[in-house]
Amino acid sequence: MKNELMEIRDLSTIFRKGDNLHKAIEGITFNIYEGETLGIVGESGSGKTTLGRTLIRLLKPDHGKIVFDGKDLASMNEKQLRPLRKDFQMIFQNPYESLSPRMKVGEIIQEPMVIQKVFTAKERQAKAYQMLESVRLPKSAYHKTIHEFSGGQRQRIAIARALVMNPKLVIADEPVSALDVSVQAQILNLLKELQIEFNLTYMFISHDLSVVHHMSDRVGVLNKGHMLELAPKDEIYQNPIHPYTKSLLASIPKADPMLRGQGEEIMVPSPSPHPPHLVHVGHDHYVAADVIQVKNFKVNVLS
Ligand SMILES: Nc1ncnc2c1ncn2[C@@H]1O[C@H](COP(=O)(O)OP(=O)(O)OP(=O)(O)O)[C@@H](O)[C@H]1O
Repeated sequence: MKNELMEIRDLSTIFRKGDNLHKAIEGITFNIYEGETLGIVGESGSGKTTLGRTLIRLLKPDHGKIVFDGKDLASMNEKQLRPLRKDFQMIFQNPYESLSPRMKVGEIIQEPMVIQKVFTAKERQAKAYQMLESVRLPKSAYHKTIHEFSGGQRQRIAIARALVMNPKLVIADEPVSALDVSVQAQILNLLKELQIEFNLTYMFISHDLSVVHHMSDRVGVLNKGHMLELAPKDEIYQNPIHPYTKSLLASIPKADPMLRGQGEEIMVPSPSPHPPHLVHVGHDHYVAADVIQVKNFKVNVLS
């Protein structure tokens, strides 16, 4: 029996530039289950980062609900959100940019506890050392600054900082894209080990379908701000239904035979002007309704 961690309903986030409105995500509905890794794939600009940032209220949505622990995060103000902030963390693509070059690693890891005003100085120090151990860095890292570390080590520091408050949901936004291929697997495997150790739920955002395959239990496909398909990993990779998902899979380099698509040219329908409803087609597999109508599936609308 899967427990829901978060229910997302009809979520939209719009950016405004002068008179121009840009719907970065629109009409998105899905659940996140405790302990899972939900992969989110899509091309650059499809809204992956906006979705992640909106879920943990780094952005305020223009419409919809984000239900967490019985409360709707979407309608909360900053003061109401403050006590919940510890439950959400984000790991960013670029550890070079996300960590302060002036602070010692020990201070970087302690910062979330300082912001939340929890624990004594001694307890915070002990927790920082514990986190260094959890991310497999030596104790000596504590007094160094980040310029003394490689990209992979810096991402370990960023992970230590993200996990020190025992968050419930971690948004990992392209966490290995900026790293050498040789260290990507180490960081991915570390994230997997920490997920068990810290009882974490991940939303794992990536444009790299092989990486998402390695990490995820379920995968959601975003295109132009709409969720077009959502299903368990094997369903998405072996039985994709939406033409857009098929085209994404077909673009995986042939060197990876496990994942490669059929290589055929697939016509992707132009996106409908309205956000598509996801409909259930069996096996926990949801697809945008505009495609399903063509295929004559017996459908149940996800609501
Ligand atoms: N702060 C912002 N102000 C205005 N437009 C924005 C802002 N952030 C994102 N956008 C626009 O919203 C759309 C979705 O961007 P987003 O970064 O969420 O996509 P993405 O799928 O994460 O892309 P990438 O893989 O390149 O990071 C893009 O068209 C982007 O230009």
